[in-house]
Amino acid sequence: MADLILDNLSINYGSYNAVSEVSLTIPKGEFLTLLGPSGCGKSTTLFAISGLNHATSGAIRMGNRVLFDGKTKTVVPPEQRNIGLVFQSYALWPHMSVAENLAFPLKLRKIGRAEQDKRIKEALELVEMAKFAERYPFELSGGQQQRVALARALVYRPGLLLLDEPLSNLDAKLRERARVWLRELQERLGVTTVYVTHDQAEALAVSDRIAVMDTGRIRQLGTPKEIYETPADAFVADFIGSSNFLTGTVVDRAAGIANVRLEDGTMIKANTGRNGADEKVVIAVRPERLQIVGSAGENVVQATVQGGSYLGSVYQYELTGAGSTFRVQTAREVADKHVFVYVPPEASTLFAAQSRPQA
Ligand SMILES: Nc1ncnc2c1ncn2[C@@H]1O[C@H](COP(=O)(O)OP(=O)(O)OP(=O)(O)O)[C@@H](O)[C@H]1O
Repeated sequence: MADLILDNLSINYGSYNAVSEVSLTIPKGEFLTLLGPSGCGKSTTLFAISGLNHATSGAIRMGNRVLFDGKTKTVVPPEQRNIGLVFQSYALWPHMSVAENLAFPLKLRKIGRAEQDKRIKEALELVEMAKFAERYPFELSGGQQQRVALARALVYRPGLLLLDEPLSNLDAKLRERARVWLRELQERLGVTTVYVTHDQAEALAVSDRIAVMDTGRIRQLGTPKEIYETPADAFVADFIGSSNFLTGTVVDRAAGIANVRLEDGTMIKANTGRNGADEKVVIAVRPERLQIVGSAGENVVQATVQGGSYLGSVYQYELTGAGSTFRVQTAREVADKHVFVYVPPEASTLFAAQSRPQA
């Protein structure tokens, strides 16, 4: 059953379209991530779901309830939406203890004292913070404050959880641990969750599905694997993980394989793509899929090593060749200046040259 539906949602600030015609159907219990670069409209979408800002047109439905409908001018106020929201800054009230922070939303909902105590205890146990009930926020670490903020969002048992970059104030190690913990908790509770981040590694690690956004629109919606392995366009290919783009022109194509002439005349076979003959294209290929080989051959580009670095688990080299600049990741150190690089057709995807992201 669909738990949350965004139907053709648009949100304008004056004449500026921050979000344009976004449609999403999120089933019960799903962990869906809105992922995209800064300013693409992720938070604006999330805030419209929570009711903290107003959509301009379209509709938002949760289960059978209409939360917003531009046509009928229905707008349910935030406090009646039964949604838990956690921001990047934990926004705990500094003058209240942990328990008082959690009691606040319960008092607002006129829940009796005994029930309040029971729910506060439960919520703090969920986030493993029961010992800290009497502490004040300044007496907690960033990670602990983030857990309390989450407990405060869960304490009134919301039907939907909205998380806006909740881990971004944590250091890298803690952040990795926190996202595993957060996902486990979400699965245990089965609460439908919309998560906002600009961190693609985080999105790949925690999500059931990812909606990749750019300039207010969804570019692609899919599982982490689909988005990583079959990006819908060059923007997604570049934003998720990293991609090289070799520029060329389609010579011919048949049965899903295109022959592409690169700028130095090298012919490369590449996978799929709707582009026809004479069209300018880019071949997107991930740095870890390119292979340094011993000699020239089919689908091999000649390149010159411009620089390299050791990344801990692999070496990464910047190369120029066939009219493009690209990166190769390899387990072995490369000593030669002039190298041959195999471009596996199955790991190469063709996109229209104009869809290539701007540097
Ligand atoms: N109150 C506002 N008035 C005018 N423009 C706004 C307002 N809030 C956001 N915007 C603009 O709307 C666009 C989308 O903003 P939004 O905060 O949704 O982006 P985001 O994808 O969440 O980015 P970030 O990751 O940086 O938070 C941006 O260009 C932003 O400048």
